[in-house]
Amino acid sequence: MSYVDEVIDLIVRENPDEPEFHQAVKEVLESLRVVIEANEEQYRKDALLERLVNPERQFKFRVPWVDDSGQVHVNTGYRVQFNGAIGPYKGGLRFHPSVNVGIIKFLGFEQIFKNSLTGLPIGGGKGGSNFDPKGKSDREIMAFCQSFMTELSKYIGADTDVPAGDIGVGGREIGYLFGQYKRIKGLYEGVLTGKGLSFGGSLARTEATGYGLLYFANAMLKANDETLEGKTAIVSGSGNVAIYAIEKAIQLGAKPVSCSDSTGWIYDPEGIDVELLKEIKEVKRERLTAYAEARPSAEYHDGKGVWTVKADLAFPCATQNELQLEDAKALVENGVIAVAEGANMPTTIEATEYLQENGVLFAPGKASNAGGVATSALEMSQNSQRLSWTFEEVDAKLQGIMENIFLNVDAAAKEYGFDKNYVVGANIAGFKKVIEAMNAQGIV
Ligand SMILES: NC(=O)C1=CN([C@@H]2O[C@H](COP(=O)(O)OP(=O)(O)OC[C@H]3O[C@@H](n4cnc5c(N)ncnc54)[C@H](O)[C@@H]3O)[C@@H](O)[C@H]2O)C=CC1
Ligand SMILES: O=C(O)CCC(=O)C(=O)O
Repeated sequence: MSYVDEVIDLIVRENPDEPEFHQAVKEVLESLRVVIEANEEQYRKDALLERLVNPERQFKFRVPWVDDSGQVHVNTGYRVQFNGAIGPYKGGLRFHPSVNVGIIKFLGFEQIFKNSLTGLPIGGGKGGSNFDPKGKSDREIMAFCQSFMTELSKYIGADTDVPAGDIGVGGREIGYLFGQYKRIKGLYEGVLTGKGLSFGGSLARTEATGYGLLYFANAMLKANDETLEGKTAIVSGSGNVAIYAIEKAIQLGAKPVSCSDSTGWIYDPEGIDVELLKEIKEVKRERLTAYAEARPSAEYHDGKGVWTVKADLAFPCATQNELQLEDAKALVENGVIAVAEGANMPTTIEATEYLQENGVLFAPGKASNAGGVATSALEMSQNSQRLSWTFEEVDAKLQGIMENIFLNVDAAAKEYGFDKNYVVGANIAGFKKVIEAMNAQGIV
């Protein structure tokens, strides 16, 4: 049996009930076959893949908190410090009822390669809780964040592990988490990113993942003699990533016509009104039905359905496995020319293969959504310098980073004979730097 197959088998056997983690490992290792097979003897001797797929350490802890009526609740918290070969662990925190150790491990594993692709010194980590922020008061959110950080603070620090936001964790939560860290540790340091601008946050971090996605898509389209100008785009999600992907798509001349949340979706043929969407989602924290009520051109539909809308481009920006084989078939049928992932692993392996086989340009999230974590690393740099850069400075660096990621991914794909396969290109380019650092640091 080949080394790749052996390690995939091992991961499935040793981590039962973690299908998302199996999926992420399979996708990466399958596409690295060409590199691994060329070095199989040495890698096997060094147990390189076993070390790559096993987190350096993982924490699981109890998070008790009291709701507004005095009732005590207990949630589970996680932090997985996956790989620290190229820098302090870096990756977001997700608060969502679906969170379990397998989801955090898939996200942490992806983060290793994404962070490597940014070219910045950050290792891979991820964390979160099965806490559901929906319907909670600000006071309850604060109580949860304070309890979560009381435990998490033992494992993180500006030079060891620097969490940030992800699903269910935005500026409000990062503020409460930062306040509690400072109170416990007595340290005013860059231990979290995505902070508010008045306490060490970076301009453009809020926008960075969505903007970065569009900078990557623009570079990919240009390299294929295409452009964003005049294209219709379907976007899923209506959170941080989706909102700023929509905003940048409009600025670059495309027309995004959809967005979604976990209960339904919007089709707005006149183009999404991004200021209205921000008001509803960021300020009022309302459902998307409020968008349709306020905007005569928009239709609201229950359930899942954005991928059936006719468009040129698709940007999945909600959650894992939201774009499946039947959705990929609908996209191809409708003439979509490019799919760029804003979310982490939103496209299943079968759907990705179908899109690629049918000539659709496909940008994997670990490359195309890396702008968020890259800008987090820029926030860490500003915190270390005790300086703040302007929006324009950060945005220009972000754009440069995303264009560079595209060039590196494209070059790696070409070098190994997989021209235009950006999945293979991203995995190879991300992997090479990590294993070089791991090899240089000995068996650790
Ligand atoms: N925030 C960031 O900087 C980054 C986020 N990501 C990824 O982007 C995706 C979206 O994250 P954010 O926008 O930050 O989160 P968010 O909490 O701001 O928004 C999440 C969006 O996804 C939708 N959603 C969540 N679970 C869903 C489900 N089961 N079915 C359908 N819709 C669902 C929500 O309704 C919401 O519109 C996630 O996959 C996250 O891991 C990736 C890179 C960076
Ligand atoms: O900004 C960060 O550190 C984390 C971003 C993140 O969680 C991600 O890239 O998926």
